[in-house]
Amino acid sequence: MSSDNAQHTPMMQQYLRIKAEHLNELVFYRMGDFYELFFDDAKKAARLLDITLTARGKSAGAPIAMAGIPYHAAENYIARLIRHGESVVVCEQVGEAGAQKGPMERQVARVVTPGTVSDDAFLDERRDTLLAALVCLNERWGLAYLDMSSGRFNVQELSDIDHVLGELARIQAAEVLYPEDVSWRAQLEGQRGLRGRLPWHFDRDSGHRQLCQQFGVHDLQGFGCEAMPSAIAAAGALLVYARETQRNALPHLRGIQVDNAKNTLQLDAATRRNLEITHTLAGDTRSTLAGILDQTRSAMGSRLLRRWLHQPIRVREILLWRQQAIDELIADHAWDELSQPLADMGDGERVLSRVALRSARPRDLARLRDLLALIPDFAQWLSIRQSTRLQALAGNIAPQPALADLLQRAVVEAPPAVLRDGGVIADGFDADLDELRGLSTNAGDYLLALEAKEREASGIAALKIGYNRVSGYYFELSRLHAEQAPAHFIRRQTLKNVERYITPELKAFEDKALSASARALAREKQLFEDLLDAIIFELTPLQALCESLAELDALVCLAERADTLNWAKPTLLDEPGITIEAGRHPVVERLLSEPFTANDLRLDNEQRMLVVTGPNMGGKSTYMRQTALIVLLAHIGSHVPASAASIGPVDRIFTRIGSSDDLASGRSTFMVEMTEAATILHNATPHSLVIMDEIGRGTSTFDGLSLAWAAAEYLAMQCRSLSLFATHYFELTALPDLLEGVANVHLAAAEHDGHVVFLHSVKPGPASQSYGLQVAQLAGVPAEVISRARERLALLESQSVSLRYSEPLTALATPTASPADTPPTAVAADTPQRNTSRKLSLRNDNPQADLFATRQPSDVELSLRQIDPDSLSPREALELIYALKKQL
Ligand SMILES: Nc1ncnc2c1ncn2[C@@H]1O[C@H](COP(=O)(O)OP(=O)(O)OP(=O)(O)O)[C@@H](O)[C@H]1O
Repeated sequence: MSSDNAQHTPMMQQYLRIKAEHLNELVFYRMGDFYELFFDDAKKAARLLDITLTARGKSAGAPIAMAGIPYHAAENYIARLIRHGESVVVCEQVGEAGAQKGPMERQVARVVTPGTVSDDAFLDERRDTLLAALVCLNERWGLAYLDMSSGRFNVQELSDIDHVLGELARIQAAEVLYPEDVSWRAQLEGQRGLRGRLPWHFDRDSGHRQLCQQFGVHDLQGFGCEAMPSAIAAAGALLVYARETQRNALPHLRGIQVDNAKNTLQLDAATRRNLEITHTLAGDTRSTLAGILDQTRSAMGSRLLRRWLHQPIRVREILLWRQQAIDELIADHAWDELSQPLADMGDGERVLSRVALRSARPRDLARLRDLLALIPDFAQWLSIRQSTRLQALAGNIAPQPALADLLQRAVVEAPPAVLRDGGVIADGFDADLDELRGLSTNAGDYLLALEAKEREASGIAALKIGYNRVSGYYFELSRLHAEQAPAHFIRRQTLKNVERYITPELKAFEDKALSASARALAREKQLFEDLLDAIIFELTPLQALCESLAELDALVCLAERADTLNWAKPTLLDEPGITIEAGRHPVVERLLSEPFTANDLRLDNEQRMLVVTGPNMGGKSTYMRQTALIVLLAHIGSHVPASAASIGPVDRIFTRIGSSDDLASGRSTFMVEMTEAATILHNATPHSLVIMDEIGRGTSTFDGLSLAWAAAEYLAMQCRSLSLFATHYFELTALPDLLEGVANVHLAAAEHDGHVVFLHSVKPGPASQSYGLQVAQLAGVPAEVISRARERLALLESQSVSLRYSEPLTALATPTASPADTPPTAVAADTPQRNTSRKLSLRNDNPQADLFATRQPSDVELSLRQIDPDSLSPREALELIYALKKQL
């Protein structure tokens, strides 16, 4: 398109002026009954919406690409574009046609963006839709995020990009604003809804001003973020954008909350994915923790529960309050009584935000009315509760008699979807409205009387009154009777068989009736606005009411789940450690048709790391993930799938599970695996729960084995984290003999008629066999391939045994143990025949393998160990060096 405006038609010039202000949005430009999109917008919309792209006319010598959308179907198309992450600017005609020279005046009526929508049609009912802003000032990251449909506004400062990415993965914002000139943009690759903004939008001082103005305060001290420049800069940029898109006051944004990482159990992005909290790795939502747990009855309860799951907390007091509330709700199935009222209460939170943004529809008011009508029953029920948290909720779930009564009287039982045609305000609410309505509805009686009067006077029985939109009211006579028309009848229209007339009396009535209905509509709109004002006046207590109802719903849901699924209340300990009796995987358990085998687990300072071995498909991943999920559930205050559990403080859960290529960022499987491992090794603390599944698998055997070994050693001895380390490298089962605090467990399996049978039970000690070929057979690998593999295996085993070794693996890896006194615990109890030769053959193929066999200290090392350097004279030291050198 040409940039020289003068070459374009006046209408195109107007369009281009508006478009220049909205380069990143799709401009819907109203022309009669259509919204038109032009140029690149048209091409993009045609592609995304599968609508026809046309080229009509020319502007500045070039054809104009164009795509049109009928105005009455626009909402549907806008919703689809928003789901694609696009933003839409709706531009309406505001002038009268022909009122001025040149094109009709047009103005931007609204801006719809994925992160700021509040209309139900664009929102996912059970998910928060968030707008985020990110900035980095002086090496501190500031992250702000806002839920426009509830007014929740949060900020935090973070020290590194890994944390930032973890938080972005948690909040899953629909749009993320960032200063467009930054070099770190590339690190956000893969994040949806990225939107570059002018750098000065992220100025700390103007951000501070904007925030203070919004909340009506002098400084941000009261919110605890006065001394957080990066957070303020991000929040300020976010607020400017929110105002720009809403084109309205945002009265429901009343404050900002600081997220404190110390209070929450940290989950990095990979862990959130791996634990399949709300989405499986394949993208499904049903077979997830949330899928099993979420039996909330309201959408706002569901959204809160998901927030809890993604942000588990470490504050003991809050967890204990929730536990106590759940206990009370479980007693006598109290949760059951609340199920129905909770289901009936609707999504008050979102209704309130639309009221605040003045975009509420008639049915929103009816929903709020119905919600308020339920409150007295909730309040009564809560008034006799004992637990601290339920009592606190009772404080907010208080009836609002005045507002409830107002809405009850004002709004008809089932209002229409839109206010446009009226019929929203109930009869009897407003005397003026009743009178105006009376004039138009009483029209029927009046007209019947007038018709009867004229019939009688003229003596024409067939005389009748009719109405149409073009001519208004008229008397109608057939052609036959036209000649007898009374003198005061004025002819208005002649049709084929009839003549139509008006009379001064009919005309006067028409003027009054028609203007009455227009005035009634205007009055109704005014009353609707007044109702919005009345609700906005009570916004703060109403928001608190809805928040508390959502929490009640979430707690009732956790109580129901605990009761129905037979979960146990975890004991929260002060000492680090995790003990689980008969733990189950909440999701796998529900999906299986056969019974799930429950397993125990103990991790504490004496037994910090479990090396988990066992055949493929044996249940290693399930066992490890269930441990993480149980810890996570305990940190939202929930009961857990186990017969008992005691859980000490946990600061982070780390997982390194499975292997997936991160094609979006161009990193290979191995690279992803190592990046995740690096994050863990750098950050894990003695309070962290670490789950490592088959680390090192993505590279050559020796490299992989070495890395796995070193990582396990580092985790156990340096990080001293509570760790589960699953591996197919049997060499690692020697670790417990070398390092304190490490133990072996394995998933039991047995062989039956040449087939492997998985027992799924966790036993002490290492696994005995990998059953790799049997599992491959189960998976349907052709018999020919399996039998050839058997031959190769036999060959490898015989070669390695006869040519190289005759002693068992444990002897090699355990410096103090001779082949004869290999500890019996190292051999699986259920399968005493330890098949180690295949692994042994690896050892001598390559010098790297000696890595694991040279743990025995040399004579030189032993001598050095006995020396006290401080007690040696320089001469003695020199002699010692000569002596040591001789020993080499
Ligand atoms: N405790 C259990 N009780 C019953 N079935 C189980 C149990 N644990 C796992 N399973 C079943 O075994 C299947 C495989 O489990 P899992 O993926 O945990 O094995 P794995 O040892 O990690 O396998 P691989 O080494 O191949 O990754 C699960 O999908 C489930 O069907």
